[in-house]
Amino acid sequence: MIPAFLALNVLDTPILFFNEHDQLTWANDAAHATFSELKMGQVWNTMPFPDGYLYQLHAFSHEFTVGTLVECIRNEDISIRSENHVLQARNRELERLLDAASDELFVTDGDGRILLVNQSTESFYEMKLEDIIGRTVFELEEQRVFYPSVTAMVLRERRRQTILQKTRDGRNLAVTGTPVVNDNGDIVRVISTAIDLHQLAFFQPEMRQNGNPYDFGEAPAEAPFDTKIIAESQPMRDLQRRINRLASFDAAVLLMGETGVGKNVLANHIHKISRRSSEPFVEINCATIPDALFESELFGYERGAFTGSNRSGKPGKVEVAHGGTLFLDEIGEIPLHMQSKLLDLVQNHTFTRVGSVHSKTVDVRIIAATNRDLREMVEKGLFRADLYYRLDVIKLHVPPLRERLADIPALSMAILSDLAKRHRQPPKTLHPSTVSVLQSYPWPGNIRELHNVLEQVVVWQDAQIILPIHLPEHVQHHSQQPSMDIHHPGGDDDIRPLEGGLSELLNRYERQVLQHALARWGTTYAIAEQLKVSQPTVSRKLKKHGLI
Ligand SMILES: Nc1ncnc2c1ncn2[C@@H]1O[C@H](COP(=O)(O)OP(=O)(O)OP(=O)(O)O)[C@@H](O)[C@H]1O
Repeated sequence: MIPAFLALNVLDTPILFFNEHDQLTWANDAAHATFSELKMGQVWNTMPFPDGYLYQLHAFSHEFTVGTLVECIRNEDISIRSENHVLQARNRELERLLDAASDELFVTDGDGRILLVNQSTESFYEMKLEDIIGRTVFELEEQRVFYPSVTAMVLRERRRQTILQKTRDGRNLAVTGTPVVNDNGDIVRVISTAIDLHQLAFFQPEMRQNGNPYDFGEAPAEAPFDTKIIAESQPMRDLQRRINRLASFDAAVLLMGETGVGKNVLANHIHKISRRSSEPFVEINCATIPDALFESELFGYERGAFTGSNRSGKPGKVEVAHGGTLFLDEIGEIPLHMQSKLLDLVQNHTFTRVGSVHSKTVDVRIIAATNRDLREMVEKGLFRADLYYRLDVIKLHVPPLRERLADIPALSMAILSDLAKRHRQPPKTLHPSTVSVLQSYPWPGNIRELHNVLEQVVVWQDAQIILPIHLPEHVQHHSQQPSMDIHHPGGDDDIRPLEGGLSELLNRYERQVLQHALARWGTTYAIAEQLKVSQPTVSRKLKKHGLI
């Protein structure tokens, strides 16, 4: 018989071969074992095919051999086979979908060992898939295939993380890692996705339209991330949900929150997602307009309304905002005498230009913002109660940054990429330990302060990866991170080391130093840099002390 057929002997499934005259000419070992009385030459329709099988026929033609292969599948195997087929088809479909994605997808187990990656990963890290699967993220991080590892960070922090990551060939990736836990709460998988920021820059026009936070194009000075709100934390997600819901309504909105939390950015965002988005968004900062000019700034003036005024008159901000949104920032600072006029506008959508006797109607949506307690101002007689209740239809409290720690990595990442663009430098990356330091600082100035701190780092520090020591001192020192002030072994609080002599003392001291260094700087490369020894030395000593 032809040798190719012999391979069929390894199968458990009985296989019979009938030639072009329908005569049995070959059977595999499983067929001989299953059907005891097989007679070669027997014609197909005289064969006693037993019950309990499904006979599947395959036309066969190879060189001079033509005929039919009969596969005898036991009935009980059929359902398993069909389930397998379905599963295999699903797997293939899933693999095709994953490979079709241009973003990287990376799955590890709870020890950081890589289980699955999609095709894009090859080009992201310039490595063959087979060289990636089975390795740990710690090894790849150490070899600087990418740095830092988001998976390592997720395993350490036990929650979703977003960071800027650098690859060996200098790419900048925005990476998000998400933990998957089992019923006991153990992390069993970490799923990471990465986007190449350069590719995003390429798609910049579409991103602008669709509101992408990683926009690399020219951005307005004060609101770089104006179209998408970073909302990784629960309080911000809740706020975002409410904002999305109210966007389609025209009701007045009052944004309350500490200074620098992003009220301005949110007001802009509400406008952008509302039906008024193609109309003007006009902002008035009530704290910066002198009292005397308030009315004319807001409502405009008629021709010859006052000496030196424009002869043809001038429309105020309210008129300019017609059809769009009027944003009254720092509404708590509005002078009392203006509040009644504002009430007309909020209540009836009417206003009167300075020097005119005719009121005009305007179609604007009003968003107001303040960091003051308006209710208390009402009680003290500093703010009109009727205006307060008119503005207070939909009140949104914007949480301070210290209550939305989960936003800090993504915010920092977005701010760093924006700063890089402005200062024409490659974006810097935050080391995981720096993220922890940033998350333990109370941020009295909120996002504005975070922005300032990161800008100082970008301007003053050359390092590409921002370590805690690169942060301004007051931020570093406030942190709860372990410090490098090592307890002196053998001090008053430690009497045991004397038993082991000097070498034991030094050994313990070395372990303490390395333990703190690991907690603070996270990788052997960073520790080596800080402790001024080689990276292999750090690696060896960490192993010796059982720290890695
Ligand atoms: N979601 C965000 N993503 C990125 N940057 C943000 C975000 N929210 C605010 N910022 C930045 O933080 C800074 C302060 O934001 P914003 O001016 O909106 O705060 P605010 O609450 O209006 O402050 P104030 O009460 O002092 O006017 C700005 O530089 C802004 O670009």
